[in-house]
Amino acid sequence: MPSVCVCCKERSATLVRPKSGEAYCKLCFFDAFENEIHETIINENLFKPGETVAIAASGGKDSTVLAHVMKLLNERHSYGLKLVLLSIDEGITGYRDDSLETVKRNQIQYDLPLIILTYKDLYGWSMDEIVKVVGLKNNCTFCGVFRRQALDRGAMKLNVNKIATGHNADDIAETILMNILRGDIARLKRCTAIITGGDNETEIEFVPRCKPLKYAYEKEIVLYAFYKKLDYFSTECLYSPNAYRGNVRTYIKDLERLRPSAIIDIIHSGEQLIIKSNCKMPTQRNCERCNYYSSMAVCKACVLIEGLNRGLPKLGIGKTERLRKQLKNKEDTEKMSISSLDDTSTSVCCSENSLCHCKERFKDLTTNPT
Ligand SMILES: Nc1ncnc2c1ncn2[C@@H]1O[C@H](COP(=O)(O)OP(=O)(O)OP(=O)(O)O)[C@@H](O)[C@H]1O
Repeated sequence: MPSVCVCCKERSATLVRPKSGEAYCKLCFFDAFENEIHETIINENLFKPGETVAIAASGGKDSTVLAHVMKLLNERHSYGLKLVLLSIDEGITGYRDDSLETVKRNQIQYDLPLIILTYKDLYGWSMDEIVKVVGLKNNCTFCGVFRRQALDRGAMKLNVNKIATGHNADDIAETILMNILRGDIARLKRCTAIITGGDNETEIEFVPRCKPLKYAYEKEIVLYAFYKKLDYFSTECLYSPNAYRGNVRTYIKDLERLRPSAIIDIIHSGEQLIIKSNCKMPTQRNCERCNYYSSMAVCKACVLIEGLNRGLPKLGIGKTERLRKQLKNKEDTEKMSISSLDDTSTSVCCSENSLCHCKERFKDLTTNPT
């Protein structure tokens, strides 16, 4: 490494930027990293003055860096934003309970309000309980679907205009490749967007979400957190070792070793993809049970909860046709009559089970606060 920073040409270089391979001193790296996020925010028009923004805070490195940088840039550039922290407690003992302790410290360090919602309160099930019945395979489906809705729910409770998440360039490159590998055209179309959600018939979240770290490399986020001595939690989720994403992540890391620009190249390619106009896309409507956005009569979260409450934990994982058959068999054995999942007429809600909160969950979602 050259002994002098390529940027200020005065101070000693302390690190090599993974993005450019150039030697920087700490201070110039901080400036460059923060300025790039500021440019993303301005160029992509992520926020408007006066907006309240919920930073989705998990206590991990990405959202901790996001909270730190958002607070700093909001003051430095007078964005005029009101920032709050929003955390979801999935109920994973030995993981989320510890990471939420970090968020609670961050709340004090950054002097920001914090709200924590739990899966147990929202859905009647914690991830610890879900994994007991579902096992380690497939449990990420529950967690991902529930978190998407939980963040929306929290954002509405806080009456915020936008949610900012800590998704970084590596996360987005992984998602693009995963959607290609799964042939999921609908998700492929929207996964490169820096702002998603809001009042649009193709969107699947009520409150708009944005990703200010979209172009920040994970390695640079780690360097920034390390040299800034930020307080973050760095353990991997105990329940995700079997997740498909892990394989894609390893593949991209291998690619990156051969070609350092692989991550940004995948993002740029994803951004340029144009989906054929005759390609069939799901249209969004409101779940007839909880009122959340859904491409079917009943949203995925309600189907998953119904499966859990009915002792059919695999319901909602896999193809719709298989689910209908599973449910039908279960109905026959229970001699109960319930409507099929796609039936928009009457349906028996899983709220008959005392644990289910589905009727309650989104009854307040009829008006969008944004
Ligand atoms: N339990 C949670 N509560 C609030 N926000 C969350 C939670 N889990 C994830 N998020 C949000 O979604 C983003 C991406 O989540 P992901 O699970 O990919 O974690 P990650 O890449 O390890 O990020 P982090 O380092 O912030 O944990 C996070 O940066 C955060 O903004």
